[in-house]
Amino acid sequence: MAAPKKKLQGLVAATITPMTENGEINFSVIGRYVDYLVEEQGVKSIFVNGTTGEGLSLSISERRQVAEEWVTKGRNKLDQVVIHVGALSLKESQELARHAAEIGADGIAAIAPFFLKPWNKDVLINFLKEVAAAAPALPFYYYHIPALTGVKIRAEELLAGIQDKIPTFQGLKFSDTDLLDFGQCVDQNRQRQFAFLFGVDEQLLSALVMGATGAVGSTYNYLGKKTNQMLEAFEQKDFSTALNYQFCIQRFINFVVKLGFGVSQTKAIMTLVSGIPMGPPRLPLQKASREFTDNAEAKLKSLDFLPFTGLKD
Ligand SMILES: CC(=O)N[C@@H]([C@@H](O)[C@H](O)[C@H](O)CO)[C@@H](O)CC(=O)C(=O)O
Repeated sequence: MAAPKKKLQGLVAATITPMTENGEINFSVIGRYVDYLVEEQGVKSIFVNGTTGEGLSLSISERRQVAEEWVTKGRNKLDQVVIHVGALSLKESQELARHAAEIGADGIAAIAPFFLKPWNKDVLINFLKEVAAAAPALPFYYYHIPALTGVKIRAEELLAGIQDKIPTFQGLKFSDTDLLDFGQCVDQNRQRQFAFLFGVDEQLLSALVMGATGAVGSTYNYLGKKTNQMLEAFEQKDFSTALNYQFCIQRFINFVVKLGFGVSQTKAIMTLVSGIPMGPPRLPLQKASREFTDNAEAKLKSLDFLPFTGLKD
């Protein structure tokens, strides 16, 4: 079994893939991005080429280059770099998994294939097993995101006896609001050896109560510091302070969700807050509107989430 260097815990930023206005990947800002996460947001682990990173919209060659750049720039600065290697083609997933191992990533994750879909948990496990086996020395995480993959197999079902089939299985990235399913995953893991990383940032506090060991999300790119304060309050059993932080974070997410929120808007917000240009998303996504960015900026300021004014200029 692959021994994790260290259990993946705390906040993990689902990284954005920065792009130029021409739609090419902007590798030149990744070093700055790493420093920003560590120094300004207190976030030291990352999840690369996932949903926020538009991993499925990149070519295999681009995914390899992006992974390599994050590993290189994160060396001696980041705790863990997990690479999402999920793809529709098993061969491509395996190639990405092997590559992640070669470049020294700390773990790999995969979503369920979502065009020709696995129809039950055994079929899904067979697929994931082959992906994981391509990087036998790396911890493997299943990325459960049923709303986007359309694969509704409950995570709790999948987990039963999974390490017998996938010896490198190390945990779950759970991007769904079904806390019954999530709770039952934690409950059946009596030896507490797995990482349970929650992926719905606006509901993280509920998942912590349910036993989440960490969280992977898009908002930790720019609300990492605030969310870390919530984690600290939770850790100290100061639940009312933790709840205040969660409500504050929810006020922002609720506001942007009503305006229309996704990867494009995440890129715009991160550009605004960090001052690092994230560029437009790749088609079929469309760049966030100016109106969205102005409204988001006003909200961030009103919530005191934007300490430095004038960054945008
Ligand atoms: C559907 C989606 O993009 N969910 C985000 C959340 O962080 C989400 O942006 C946040 O909870 C706001 O709704 C993450 O779960 C995705 C993620 O971790 C990834 O980029 O791989």
